[in-house]
Amino acid sequence: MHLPKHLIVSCQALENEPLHSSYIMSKMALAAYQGGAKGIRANSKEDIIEIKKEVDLPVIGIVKRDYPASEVYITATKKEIDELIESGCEVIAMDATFSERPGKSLEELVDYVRQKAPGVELMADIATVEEAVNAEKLGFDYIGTTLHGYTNDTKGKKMYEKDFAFLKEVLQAVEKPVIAEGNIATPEMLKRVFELSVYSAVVGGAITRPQDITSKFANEIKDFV
Ligand SMILES: CC(=O)N[C@H](C=O)[C@@H](O)[C@H](O)[C@H](O)COP(=O)(O)O
Repeated sequence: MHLPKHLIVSCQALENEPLHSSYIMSKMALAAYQGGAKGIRANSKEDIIEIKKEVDLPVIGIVKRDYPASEVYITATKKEIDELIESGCEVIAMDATFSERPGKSLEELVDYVRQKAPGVELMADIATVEEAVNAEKLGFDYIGTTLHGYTNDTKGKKMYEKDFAFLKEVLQAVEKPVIAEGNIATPEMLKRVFELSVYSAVVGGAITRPQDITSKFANEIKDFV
């Protein structure tokens, strides 16, 4: 298995974000490494290549790209998979929800990776328990809760609600390693998901999106100023 049982830090800044830059993401990955992260999640071939020059950690790669008329934007088609194979990432994550896809089916995409890059592992970004079970059947290596709260079916939900009730359901429903991802905002929340026996966890914005971190501080004092 490429990913250790540990903290994985997501280092992502899209075009509309202040830190959008492969160089900055590579330094963000270095900071995560120095802080104790044992894996990185990153978006785009360019960012992954830069990150791999800076840190020797396994990378979960994604390519976020919008397709009109499809809700799917995380590694949606073969084109994004090809870019990720070229990037040298150890794990490819893709949307594994039941949302309508812009190109090949999920099953076909899994087969495509298995044929073209047998050494690369696959992570399923799911939003519901049914999608987790389906992803396990399709042969994904890891099941991630990444998209819970971000699909039409689950909009507004948070993985941590009711002491991580959704995460607990996923853990009961599948045998493959579960990666908790999405809205882990504090070290205490990270500890809690490990108490619940996740295999690993991805923390993103709470570590690598300074604009979001700043707004949390600013919100706390809005009644005083
Ligand atoms: C829904 C979606 O597009 N999630 C993306 C997936 O790669 C990233 O924008 C998140 O930062 C990542 O999942 C980590 O989550 P958080 O930043 O909440 O710790």
